[in-house]
Amino acid sequence: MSTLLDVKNLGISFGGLRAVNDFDLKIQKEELYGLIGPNGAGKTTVFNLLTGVYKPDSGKVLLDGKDLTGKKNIEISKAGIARTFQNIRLFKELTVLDNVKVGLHNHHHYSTIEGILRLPNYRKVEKEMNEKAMELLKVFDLEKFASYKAANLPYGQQRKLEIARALATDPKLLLLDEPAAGMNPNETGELMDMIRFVRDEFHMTILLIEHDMKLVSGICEELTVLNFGEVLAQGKTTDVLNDPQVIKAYLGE
Ligand SMILES: Nc1ncnc2c1ncn2[C@@H]1O[C@H](COP(=O)(O)OP(=O)(O)OP(=O)(O)O)[C@@H](O)[C@H]1O
Repeated sequence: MSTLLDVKNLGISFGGLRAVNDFDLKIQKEELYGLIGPNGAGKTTVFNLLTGVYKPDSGKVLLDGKDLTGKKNIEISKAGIARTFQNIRLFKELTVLDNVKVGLHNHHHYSTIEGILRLPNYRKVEKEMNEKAMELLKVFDLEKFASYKAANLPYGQQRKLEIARALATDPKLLLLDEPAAGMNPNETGELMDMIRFVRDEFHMTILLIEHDMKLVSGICEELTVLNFGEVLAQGKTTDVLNDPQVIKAYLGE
């Protein structure tokens, strides 16, 4: 096993509030890792720090040994971190297929002139992108909805589409922010199978924020618990979930 994500001493304050403090995290390649904790503990802020939405005021973020600390969102995306959001952020007026193609644009290029004039390189790249996007949709059982407007998909399918779009950027690390939010138990069960499938088939490393403890205990191999912006516990899932401090601060709520 080798380390993919290495975060040391990460921190940020908003005015007088220390939202994340002295945060350390190591994730191995192809690991399924969970970040849990009470509301307002700082979990989404950690994602925002890892993806360049916020600049940390202390600490370091290394991805595969590359220093991404303080880099812009677009540079971090190119370096290989992709994410989904707590509140789904799809291009609702675009088709399901086009939503995935937006993700693919990170890697496929044609010039503006080639695009406007529909030159051969544009047509070749478009064809490749359509094929790749359809392959990704198949993985998520969404190919039959390819021509639907994203807004017309049921909620659970929209969440899947967000994951497909994030994967289209060909990331090394996939961050999922509450992927099971708003799902019923059946949908959550399917989602768990799908996350495992993505890890196994794409050899993906996944860090997820989740409140659904069935999902967390069912698929995460390691956990970090945040509380008031600080790491309360870290380690193997069963050890962390049996830690009396974690039960008191979070699970016993
Ligand atoms: N841009 C910001 N400006 C000011 N305060 C912020 C900002 N972003 C986050 N915070 C504060 O930082 C703290 C951590 O918020 P964060 O959203 O990271 O928590 P969370 O653990 O993701 O919570 P939840 O489980 O409810 O999503 C909260 O007190 C929040 O109000």
